[in-house]
Amino acid sequence: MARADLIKKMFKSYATGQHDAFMEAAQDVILDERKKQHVVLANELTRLLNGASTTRPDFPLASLQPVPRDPEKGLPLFDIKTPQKRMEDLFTTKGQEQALWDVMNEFKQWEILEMYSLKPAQKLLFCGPPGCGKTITAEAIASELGLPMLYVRFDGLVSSLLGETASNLSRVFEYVTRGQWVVFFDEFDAIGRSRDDSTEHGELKRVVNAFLQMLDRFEGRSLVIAATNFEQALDPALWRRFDEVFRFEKPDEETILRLLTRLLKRNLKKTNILPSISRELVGFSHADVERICLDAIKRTVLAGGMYVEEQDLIRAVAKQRDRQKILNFRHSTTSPTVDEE
Ligand SMILES: Nc1ncnc2c1ncn2[C@@H]1O[C@H](COP(=O)(O)OP(=O)(O)OP(=O)(O)O)[C@@H](O)[C@H]1O
Repeated sequence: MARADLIKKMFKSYATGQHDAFMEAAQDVILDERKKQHVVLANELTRLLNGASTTRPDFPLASLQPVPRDPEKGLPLFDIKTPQKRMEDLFTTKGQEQALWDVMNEFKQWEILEMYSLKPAQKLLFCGPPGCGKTITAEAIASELGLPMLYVRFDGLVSSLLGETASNLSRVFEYVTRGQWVVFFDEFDAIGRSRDDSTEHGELKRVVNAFLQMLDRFEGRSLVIAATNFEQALDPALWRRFDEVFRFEKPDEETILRLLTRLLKRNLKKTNILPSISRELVGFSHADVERICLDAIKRTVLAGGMYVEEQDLIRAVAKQRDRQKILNFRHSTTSPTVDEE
């Protein structure tokens, strides 16, 4: 087939959401490049296509619309991401995993529920300490549902201009209703902070009210997830708006051991130090444990070694402890304020 025809076929299948036809046309383009001896380009296209096919994208037409920006700062109000993580990448409890699959199954069987005048859980609240998987769980849900992730940026959303934050929120919701997404509001407490908060000023009240109304009126076919590290600061009226609340806890000793084993599986010399290190790391987040492993692996690589030695791991744990002390000190001397967040 001539090149122009191939490109037209690709565009047509993309625009009409025909995933198989799109893949076939894309593979024909790659074959065409190979025939022309454009090996580097053909390999690069194959790599991109394989990356795309594992996440089963839905090709929502709304992604062709430009991302709205904050009129004052010019920053985009959100990022659109192709999710990479899967449920199998998560370390979570059996109960939590089942509850997450229940939500996804409801979502996938929307039409059946609708026949009985029921609706799937569509608004989720994720709470818990930082680094315990709120963001990657949202990402895993998006890839299991085959949906792109719309990651709402608070630096873009919160405006210093009166009334503009609420307008930005409405721009986000307007965009969301034009497609199907997993919409992730990170650091949600930045706008969901209690209206009774003594540090609060009038503008924040307006923003919370606007958000409540938008959540109530939300009609789209997307899954909305809001995440917060400060659930105690959330306005009580907001809690009721969510269909399900998930709490993300720091990993227990057994989970830490499984995390360490997975993260170091190819790099660790045979050792029986992991159970005692796991015991020592109770109280650390998943992200902390990951940082310790990466730190130990980096030291090993830079020292020209093949395997992480016990002392590399012990040193990385000590370094993380020091880091934690600095963070704890910072937290004890600063209390979060609206302006700061
Ligand atoms: N439950 C988990 N299972 C596997 N890896 C995890 C888990 N939680 C965190 N991690 C690792 O830590 C990193 C940070 O996690 P994540 O961004 O999901 O945390 P978070 O709870 O959203 O934190 P924050 O509140 O700071 O945004 C992830 O990229 C992942 O590598």
